[in-house]
Amino acid sequence: MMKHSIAVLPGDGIGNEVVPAALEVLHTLADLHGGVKFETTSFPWNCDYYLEHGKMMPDDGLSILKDFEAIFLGAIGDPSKVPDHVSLWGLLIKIRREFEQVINVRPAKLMQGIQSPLTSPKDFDLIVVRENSEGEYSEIGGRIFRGDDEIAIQNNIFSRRGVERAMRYAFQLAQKRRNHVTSATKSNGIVYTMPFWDEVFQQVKTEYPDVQTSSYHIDALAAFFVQRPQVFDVIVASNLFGDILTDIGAAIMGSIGVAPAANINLNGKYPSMFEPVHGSAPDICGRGIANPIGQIWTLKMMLDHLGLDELGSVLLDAIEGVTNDGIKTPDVGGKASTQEVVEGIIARLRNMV
Ligand SMILES: NC(=O)c1ccc[n+]([C@@H]2O[C@H](COP(=O)([O-])OP(=O)(O)OC[C@H]3O[C@@H](n4cnc5c(N)ncnc54)[C@H](O)[C@@H]3O)[C@@H](O)[C@H]2O)c1
Ligand SMILES: O=C(O)C[C@@H](O)C(=O)O
Ligand SMILES: [K+]
Ligand SMILES: [Mn+2]
Repeated sequence: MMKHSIAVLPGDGIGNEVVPAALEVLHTLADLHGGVKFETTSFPWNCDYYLEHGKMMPDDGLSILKDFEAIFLGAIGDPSKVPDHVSLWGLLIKIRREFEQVINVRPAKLMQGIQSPLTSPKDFDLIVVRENSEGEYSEIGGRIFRGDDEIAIQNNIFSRRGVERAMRYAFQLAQKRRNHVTSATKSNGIVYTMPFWDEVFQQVKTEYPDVQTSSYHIDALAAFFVQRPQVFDVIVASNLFGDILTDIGAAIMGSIGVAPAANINLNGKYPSMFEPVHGSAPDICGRGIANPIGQIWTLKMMLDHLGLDELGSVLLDAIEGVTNDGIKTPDVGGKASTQEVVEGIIARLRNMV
């Protein structure tokens, strides 16, 4: 019996609805498979924990998480309780940074049975590789004065090591797919970091002569995601550009509620973390209608990462079977509850595995 130890962080808001939903699917998969077991341990670290303890996780939180094979997270943030920058940097971004999860992989594709808001969507299937450790997300800067004279400064950090790493990951991913990498730049307006980004892209691409490349300014690229997403294979983007592009990727799929993501540690020193693109959705929390597909597709990415690709593929087929059958939550035009979608997926899996 293969055992996998998974730390579970449901987090805030609908994280507490979609994570338990996905765990039901995970344990069903294990039962059906027979040769694999997932030992899941849940930690209640979120904004309520902050209100009680003055921090998002205990001081030894990271050393507790370090020993797990993977982390499965829902969403962090409840601005009615804790300012977003405090909650995100106190847990989500802290884990991404400290565990050197330097790459954020975010696929988007036209899903069977889900209506895209695009009027005539072609069959797009793309992956954004988001640099996940530096860029526009830096702690370098500060604020001085108050009132009319107030000044806020935040520096962008682009290291050769970080940029090359993200680009090489993108090229290697493209080699397993359709051999095309698009770089998201903005070197017309951002005069130091983005010309540097472009230079590194030109250098790295020489290492992968079999891979075709293109490069667009992020504003044009955002528009192309809407106009012709089908032309893209792998897109490599800085932390902020990747963040924004992946909400567009989610939107053209039909809902941010279906978009998955993986924060990947490449050096094997720490666990990787799997969490959907969406946040805690305070506007729909507590109603049992959150779309669990983003979290369950994220589970597929975790299974792939653990070497259980076969289970991962079956799971994605089951998800699309259910959307095809019209068992869908309201965000994608259906009437089903979170639980009904989960039951639909589980019923399909029972016929498939
Ligand atoms: N990685 C993360 O943990 C993460 C990601 C994004 C936002 N956040 C945090 O979440 C909170 C809310 O942020 P936001 O409103 O900007 O983004 P959000 O993703 O939580 O919600 C945006 C919109 O999408 C809808 N939505 C999101 N997930 C859905 C799902 N599974 N099913 C159906 N509808 C869904 C919401 O109802 C809302 O209308 C903030 O505190 C923010 O900082 C956290
Ligand atoms: O990285 C962020 O800014 C948090 C959230 O928006 C995300 O996409 O994970
Ligand atoms: K999330
Ligand atoms: Mn985001």
